[in-house]
Amino acid sequence: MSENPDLTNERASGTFETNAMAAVIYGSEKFAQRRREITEAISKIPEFQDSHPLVFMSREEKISEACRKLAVLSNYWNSLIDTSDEEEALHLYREVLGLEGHPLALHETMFIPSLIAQASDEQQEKWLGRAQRREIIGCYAQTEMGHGTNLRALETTATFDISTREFILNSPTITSLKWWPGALGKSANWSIVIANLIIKEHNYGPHPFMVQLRDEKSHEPLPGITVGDIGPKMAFNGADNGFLGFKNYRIPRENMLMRHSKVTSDGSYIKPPHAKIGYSSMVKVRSRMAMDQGLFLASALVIAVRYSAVRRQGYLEDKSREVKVLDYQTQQHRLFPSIARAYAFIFCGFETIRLYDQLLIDVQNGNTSGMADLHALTSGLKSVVTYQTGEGIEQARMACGGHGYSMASYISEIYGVAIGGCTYEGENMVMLLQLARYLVKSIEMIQNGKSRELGPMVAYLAENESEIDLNLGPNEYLKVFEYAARNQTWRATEKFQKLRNSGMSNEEAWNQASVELTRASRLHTRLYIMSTFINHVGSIVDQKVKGVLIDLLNVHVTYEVMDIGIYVQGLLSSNQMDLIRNQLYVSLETIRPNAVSLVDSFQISDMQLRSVLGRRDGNVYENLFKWAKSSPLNKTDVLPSVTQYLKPMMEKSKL
Ligand SMILES: CCCCCCCCCC/C=C\CCCCCCCCCC(=O)SCCNC(=O)CCNC(=O)[C@H](O)C(C)(C)COP(=O)(O)OP(=O)(O)OC[C@H]1O[C@@H](n2cnc3c(N)ncnc32)[C@H](O)[C@@H]1OP(=O)(O)O
Ligand SMILES: Cc1cc2nc3c(=O)[nH]c(=O)nc-3n(C[C@H](O)[C@H](O)[C@H](O)COP(=O)(O)OP(=O)(O)OC[C@H]3O[C@@H](n4cnc5c(N)ncnc54)[C@H](O)[C@@H]3O)c2cc1C
Repeated sequence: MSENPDLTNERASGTFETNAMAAVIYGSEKFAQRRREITEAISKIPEFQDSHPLVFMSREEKISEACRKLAVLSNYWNSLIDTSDEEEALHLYREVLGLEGHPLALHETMFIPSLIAQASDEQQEKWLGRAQRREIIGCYAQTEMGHGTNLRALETTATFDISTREFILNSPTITSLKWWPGALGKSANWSIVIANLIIKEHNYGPHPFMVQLRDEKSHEPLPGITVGDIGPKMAFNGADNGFLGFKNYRIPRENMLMRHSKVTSDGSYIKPPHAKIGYSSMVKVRSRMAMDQGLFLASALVIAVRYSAVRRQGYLEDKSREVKVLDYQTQQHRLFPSIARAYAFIFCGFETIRLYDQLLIDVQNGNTSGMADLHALTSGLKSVVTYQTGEGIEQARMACGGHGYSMASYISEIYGVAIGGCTYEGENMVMLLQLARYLVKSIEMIQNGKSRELGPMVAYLAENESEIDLNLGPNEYLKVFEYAARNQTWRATEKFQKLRNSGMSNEEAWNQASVELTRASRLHTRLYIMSTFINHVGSIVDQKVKGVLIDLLNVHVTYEVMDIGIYVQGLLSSNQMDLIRNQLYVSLETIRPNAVSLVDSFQISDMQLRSVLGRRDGNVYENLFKWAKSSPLNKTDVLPSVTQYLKPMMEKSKL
C-alpha cells in the first residue's frame, strides 16, 4: 500500500535531509549509516519478526519470545555488528528485542560492565570472556526487599572464613532477600552480588562478589540458594526480575571482585583508592540514561507526530475539510517542546557516556578525582531526564486521543518502561539530593573564598547577575537559567545553614531544606541540558540542519524559561515574560513544517516502534482494524464466558 499522502506532503515540506540530521543525532555519519545498515539487515531475517504482536502475549510468552530471538541472535551476532561497539550492539538489541526487557539486558548493562570495572586482571581472564561469549548469563543483585536506596543498610553478608579461605553468604532476614534484579528470576546462572564484607566480625560495608547461582548444565539452583521471579510489573514484563536468598552459601575468596578492594588469604583487608569506587556500575548505567530515555521519548514522539499529521479532526478556516490535528497550536505546544527535549537528552547522553568512558580509564590508571563530578552530574541528569521523559510520553499519548490509549499505539508500554527509570539506579528524589550535596559544597567553597577552585559546571554559582537582553538568542536564555539555578541554590543552601545554625542536627536541617534543595538540583540540571544543547548546535557544520536545530533550540529555550517563570520573577519583567511567550508561539509555527522530518530523523524502524499509529507509511486506519481483528478475543464470535455466564444470566432474567 502506498504512503498516506498527508505524510508524503509533510515530508516534502521538510527543509533538510533526514540522513544528515540522523548523523547529528547519532554523533557521526558513520554510526548513523551503520544503524541503517543493521536495521536493513535485520529486516531480511524473518526469525527476528515477532511471532505475533507482543501486546497480545502473556508474560511467559513474552519471555519465551525474547529467549527465542536471543538464541537466533547468537547465530548472527558477529555478522551483523562490530561486537566491540556498544552503540551498535544496543541498536541491534533495540531493533530485535524492543524495550520490554529480556534475559540479557542486565548481563550487558551491569554484569559485564561490573566485571570490566571491578574485577582484577586474573578475574577478568577467568570470567569476562565467558560472559562476553554468553557462555554464562549474569545479573546484578544489589537491591533487597527492605533496602534499595540506602546501600549502607543492606543486610546480606559475606563473612570471611579464614580456615577455608572462603566467603559464607547469608540472607539473615526476609527483608534481606535480594529483590528486583533483572534476569535473576529464571535466566541468570551467575550474578554480581553486593554483600557486606565481614572479616573477624568487622563490617567493611557493601562489596561486589561473583556468585554462581545455578548449575551450568541443569540450570537448577545450587544448594544454599533460594531464587525465583518476583511477578508481573507495571511494564518490563519481558524480563524476569527476581528474588534471591542465601543460606551458608560458600564461595572461594577469589570470587570477591578485587580490582580495587582486596582481601588477602590471611584475612587482611586492603582499602580501595576511593570509598565509593564499588558504585561504578550504577554510575555506568546512569551515564547511559539520558541517551536511553531520550530514545524512549523520541519513540513516543515519532508515533504522536506522525499520527497527528494523518489524524483530521475539526476545522480551522477551511470548512470543506477537517484539519490535521498537528495544525492546532495546542497540539504543537504539547509535542514540539518534547521533540526539543528528546534531541537535547540524546546530546547530553553522548556527553555523559564519553565522560564515563574517560573516567573508567582514569580510574584504571589510579586517578579517581573525576568521580565526584560525574556522580553529581549523572545523579541529577537521570532524575530530570526520566521525569521529563515520562511527562513527554504521557502528553504524546493524550495527543493521540482515544487511539493513544489503545495498546495499538504502544505508547503505554513505552511509558511504563521509561518511568521505571525514575526508580531504578536510585530513586529520583534521592539522586537529586546527592547532587544537592555537591551544590551545597560548592556554595560553601564560595563562602570560604575558594571560588577559583570551583569546577566549570558550577562556576556560575559565584557570578553576579547581569542585564538580560532577550533579543540576543539562546545564550541570553542560558543566563536566565543561570540566574534561576544560582538563586535557588543559594537560597536552599542558606536555608539549610540557617536551620543547622539554629541548633538543629545536620540531618534534620537537611531534611527540612530538602524540597528546596531538590529544586536547586533540578534547575542546575536543566541548565546543564540547555547549555549542552546550545553547544552542540553551535558545532554543527551542515547549514540546513543547523538552521532547523536553531529553530528547535528556540522552542526549547523559550519553553524552558516559561516553565520556570516563578524562579525568574525578580529578573524578568512581565513585559519580558510576554515577549518570551510570544517568541515561543512563533517558534512553534516555525518548526511546524519540519515536525515530521524531525521525528523521522530519529530513524526508529516500524519493527522497533511496534505502533499501528506511528507507522512510517501513515496508513493507520486500515491497520488499526486489522490489528483489532487479530485480537485473541476475536478468534470466535461467541466467547465461552458468554455461553457459560452471560447467556444463562440473561435467560434467568427473562423468567
Ligand atoms: C557488546 C556490548 C553490548 C552492550 C549492549 C548493552 C545492551 C543492553 C540491552 C538493553 C536493553 C534494555 C535496557 C534495560 C535497562 C534496564 C536497566 C535497569 C537497571 C536497573 C539496575 C538497578 O537499579 S541496580 C540498583 C541501583 N541502586 C541504586 O542506584 C541505589 C542508590 N543508592 C546509592 O547509590 C547510594 O546509596 C547513595 C549514593 C544514594 C548514597 O550512598 P552512601 O550512603 O554510601 O553515601 P552518602 O550519601 O553518605 O555520600 C557519601 C559521599 O559519597 C559520595 N558518593 C556517593 N556515590 C558516589 C559515586 N557513585 N561516586 C562518587 N562519589 C559518590 C557522595 O557524593 C558523598 O560525597 P560527599 O558529599 O563529598 O561526602
Ligand atoms: C524496573 C526495575 C529494574 C530494577 N533492576 C534492578 C537490578 O537489576 N538490580 C538491583 O539490584 N535492583 C534493581 N532494581 C531496584 C532499584 O534499584 C530500586 O528500586 C531503587 O534503587 C529504589 O530503591 P527502593 O526501591 O529501595 O526505594 P525506596 O528508597 O524505598 O523509596 C521509596 C520512597 O522513599 C523516598 N526516600 C528513600 N530514601 C530517602 C532519602 N534518603 N531522602 C528522601 N527520600 C527518600 C524515595 O524518594 C521514595 O519516594 C530495579 C527496579 C526497577 C523498578
